[in-house]
Amino acid sequence: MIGDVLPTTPNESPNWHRLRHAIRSTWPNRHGRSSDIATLVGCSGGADSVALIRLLAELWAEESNALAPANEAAAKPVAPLVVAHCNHGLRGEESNADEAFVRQLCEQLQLPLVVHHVAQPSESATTGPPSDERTLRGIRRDFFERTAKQHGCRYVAVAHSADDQAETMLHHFIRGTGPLGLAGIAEVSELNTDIVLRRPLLQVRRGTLRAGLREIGQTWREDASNQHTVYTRNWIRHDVLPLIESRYPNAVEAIHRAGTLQHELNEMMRRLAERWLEAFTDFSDDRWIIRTQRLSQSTNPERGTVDTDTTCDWMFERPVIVAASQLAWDRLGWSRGSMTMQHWQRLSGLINDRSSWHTSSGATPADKADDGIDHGGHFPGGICVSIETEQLVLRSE
Ligand SMILES: Nc1ncnc2c1ncn2[C@@H]1O[C@H](COP(=O)(O)OP(=O)(O)OP(=O)(O)O)[C@@H](O)[C@H]1O
Repeated sequence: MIGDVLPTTPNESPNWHRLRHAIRSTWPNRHGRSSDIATLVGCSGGADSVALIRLLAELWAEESNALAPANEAAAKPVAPLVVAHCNHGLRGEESNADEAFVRQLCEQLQLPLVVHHVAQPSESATTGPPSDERTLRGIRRDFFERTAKQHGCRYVAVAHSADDQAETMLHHFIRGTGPLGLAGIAEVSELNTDIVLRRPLLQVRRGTLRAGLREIGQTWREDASNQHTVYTRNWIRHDVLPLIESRYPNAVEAIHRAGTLQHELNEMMRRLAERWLEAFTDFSDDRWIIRTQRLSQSTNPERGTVDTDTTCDWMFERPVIVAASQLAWDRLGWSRGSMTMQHWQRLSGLINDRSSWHTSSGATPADKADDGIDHGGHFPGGICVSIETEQLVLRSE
């Protein structure tokens, strides 16, 4: 049973009511019910995730109340709504106070809470606890995945907002990124094959979340380190975006729209890349084999172009080959971390190099990058390319 939440009217709390509407329209609704899929919600104690657990708790409470009186025997009870808090222990007492805050909120809402204390290094350790954002996110992700599995949760919900989306996309943009990075954060993605990660507040502005919380008298925790503009992400949040918005007031929405369109293009590219893999390649143990004979059969030797009777010329376009290579890397569990766009493009050039398709077995492809150096078919992460009879073979060294 979920704790009572104070009812308010739209006049008293217009922002909160807008948020309730937003969550109802984005959260999946099957046969008129949203609360029948067990869900884990990540809550740091910050405004966005406090708003998310309050909103989901209200949704669950409403549906639970609506079901109870009519036909108790037939009514299917609401599924568990579980809160997860990760105490990274990076800010000493502040971190413990965040945990205590989330604990108290969960008690008030009568929601079960699972807390993970990240192991701190021993006194003799020479390095401190991991503190870079990427590592912390990885720790939370593993914790969410584990806990969702333990509690039979099919969904994990986190509270990224439209502002997070715009900040992330701008960050990717200025740091350098490919099509995936330009799409920003996905509203729905897979945490693993059984668990779906949802971000139901991705269309909502951070200001609206805070205004809504103030209207219902709900407090939250402020992380003081979010104010330090020495970190690029905070600098974008506090200096860059406000400056952009002073001239383009709808910039956040516009960036969001661009991300959605890019996401659609990426989906299309993924489907083409899968077809490419299926048509021309095989996987064997830890090797990726590109059947150059099949590639060559798909071209018309007289014209030196793709034979559109048997295939389509999109199959030889660089973005398709790059996307297919990235999928192949994922399938083989090879790290994409050090592969830059230049590396992917160089690989695509090697695959598309018709002169190598008929070279005798055992050769190493001539592989000149923009730097003019022959890299001998070597790629970061110890991946190398060799030519064998009518095939290019990539393997981990
Ligand atoms: N320590 C944590 N424990 C549990 N969930 C977390 C934690 N940190 C972040 N999350 C989840 O991941 C989402 C995005 O992380 P981010 O670092 O942007 O959050 P945040 O800055 O702490 O903001 P907020 O809690 O206000 O959403 C959060 O909204 C929350 O749902």
